[in-house]
Amino acid sequence: MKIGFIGLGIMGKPMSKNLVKAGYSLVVRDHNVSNEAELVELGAIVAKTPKEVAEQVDVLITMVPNSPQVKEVCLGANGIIEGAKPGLIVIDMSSIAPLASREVHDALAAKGIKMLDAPVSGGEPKAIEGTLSVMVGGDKAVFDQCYDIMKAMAGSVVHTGDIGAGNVTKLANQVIVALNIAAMSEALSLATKAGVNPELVYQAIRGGLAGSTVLDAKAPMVLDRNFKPGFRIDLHIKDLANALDTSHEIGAHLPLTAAVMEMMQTLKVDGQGTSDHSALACYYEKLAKVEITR
Ligand SMILES: NC(=O)c1ccc[n+]([C@@H]2O[C@H](COP(=O)([O-])OP(=O)(O)OC[C@H]3O[C@@H](n4cnc5c(N)ncnc54)[C@H](O)[C@@H]3O)[C@@H](O)[C@H]2O)c1
Ligand SMILES: O=C(O)[C@H](O)CO
Repeated sequence: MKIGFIGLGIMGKPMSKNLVKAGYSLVVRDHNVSNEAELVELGAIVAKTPKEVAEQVDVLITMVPNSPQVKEVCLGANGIIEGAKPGLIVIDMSSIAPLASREVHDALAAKGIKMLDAPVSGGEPKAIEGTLSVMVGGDKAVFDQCYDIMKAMAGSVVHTGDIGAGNVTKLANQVIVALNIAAMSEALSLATKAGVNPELVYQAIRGGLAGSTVLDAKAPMVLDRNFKPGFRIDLHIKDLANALDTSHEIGAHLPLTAAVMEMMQTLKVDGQGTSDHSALACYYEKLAKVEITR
């Protein structure tokens, strides 16, 4: 089966490599053509536009930053909608606004193209290992048809509801991750300011109730002063903005998310938008005048 893959960035590149490893033939495309080279070495064909990708494949995965890019790739000039063969399935694995997923789904459906929204969690390390968590919205029969493709990149693939439910699930994930990083930063700045070694605090608590996947992934990055992304603050701001917009649309309340959003915005203004989201610790360090390090 031929699969298209559009968006070969930090996540898309290792995800598409895992599809090649699983035996699928790929047609790829990225705005930044230098991102295509490693896939070409593995035998992938390059197409010049999303339309050209769609003309050649049965299933097409998109992994781009946000809703405007998904709309452009799917519905824009030379977009997927212009090149799709009958029966094409689009799996959008980007993290975007649930409302945008529904809009793109409906526009594609009007042309007979099926779509799932299937964002992921686990970051670059799990994308490389092929152990991502995939959260999927859309028609259950289409989900069943695409399960093996998504499983080739993932440890778990869970259908959470109709179209848009994948991205609602991802917004919930992003709220939990952001608040966990803030809690970790707040706690480690307290310990450091109190004169207790934050590395020892981390080692002491990681096996207790405060332990978490986020703590184990992000505390070592802070302690090593390694803020190379991973997942950029800019992209997490995008997700929290989508969460806050969605909460306003439906009448949910996200006061803690709003507070962490404000902290991330402050870091972006300070020039740290392209740092890993673990750099949220720097917000606390600046206020407490400490450095959380080994
Ligand atoms: N980095 C992570 O840890 C992580 C984890 C889970 C989910 N995500 C989500 O996955 C998505 C991708 O994230 P990423 O970290 O790989 O970002 P990235 O910026 O590294 O990659 C995005 C890629 O999309 C390409 N692109 C953008 N617009 C395009 C277009 N119109 N046509 C073709 N290519 C286009 C860019 O050139 C880039 O290579 C985002 O929605 C992000 O929120 C990221
Ligand atoms: O869950 C994740 O992988 C990170 O929060 C980035 O989306």
